[in-house]
Amino acid sequence: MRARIPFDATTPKRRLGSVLSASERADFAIAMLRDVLQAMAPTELEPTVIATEEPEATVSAPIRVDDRPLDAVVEDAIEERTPVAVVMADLPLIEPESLARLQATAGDVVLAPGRGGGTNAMLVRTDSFSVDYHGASIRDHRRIAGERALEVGEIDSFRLGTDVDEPADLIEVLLHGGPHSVAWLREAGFRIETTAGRPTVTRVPPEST
Ligand SMILES: Nc1nc2c(ncn2[C@@H]2O[C@H](COP(=O)(O)OP(=O)(O)OP(=O)(O)O)[C@@H](O)[C@H]2O)c(=O)[nH]1
Ligand SMILES: C[C@H](OP(=O)(O)O)C(=O)O
Repeated sequence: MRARIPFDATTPKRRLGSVLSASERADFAIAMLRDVLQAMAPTELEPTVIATEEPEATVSAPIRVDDRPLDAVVEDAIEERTPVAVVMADLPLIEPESLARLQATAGDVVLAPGRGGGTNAMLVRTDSFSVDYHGASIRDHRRIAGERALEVGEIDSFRLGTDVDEPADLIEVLLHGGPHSVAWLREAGFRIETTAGRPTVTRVPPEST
């Protein structure tokens, strides 16, 4: 089954701007993408990355450059042929089993909600579905499917539901993430701090790592 992985290669992960420079965000976004592709490798999903521009780094999947907005590129994927899986590139916790659940769940449309209201992954089995990302998109996708009398499946998954948008998400990566993302964060000096109360993430200067 085809899988499309939308990837903002132009201004990735702006919401991490308080802890990462622009070049670091680009590198970290690639590391997360590599974890998504590594999780996909043992499955029957066949990924193509739909990138806003050619990434500087290489990844283990074909890249199609399309600088149109997210909705347009995903609509194209649906119109091109169904079934199609759409998996976001900022899900470094996913494992092959998470993707197997996506494929094994019944429904004309299977949605994997993200924390904060996004739609981190979906499996679309009918071209009568359309998408409306950003701004609590899970609510919009449920509405669109309902309006078109489509059967909706949903996946309650910590690993599919954890997308990395904000600095507070980095602890989940350090604790549960894939090898590329964890290695990148640790190499950049990020550590888990457990001295007081709830664990947090700190960044130690390079000379002390
Ligand atoms: N091809 C494509 N992918 C996109 C676009 N916008 C976001 N994405 C990807 O969709 C996924 C979820 O989007 P966001 O969480 O908003 O990612 P982002 O835009 O890098 O993050 P912010 O800059 O913080 O909004 C990420 O993997 C992005 O790389 C787009 O316009 N085109
Ligand atoms: C693309 C968008 O990601 P978020 O901005 O919610 O992380 C969404 O899932 O609708």
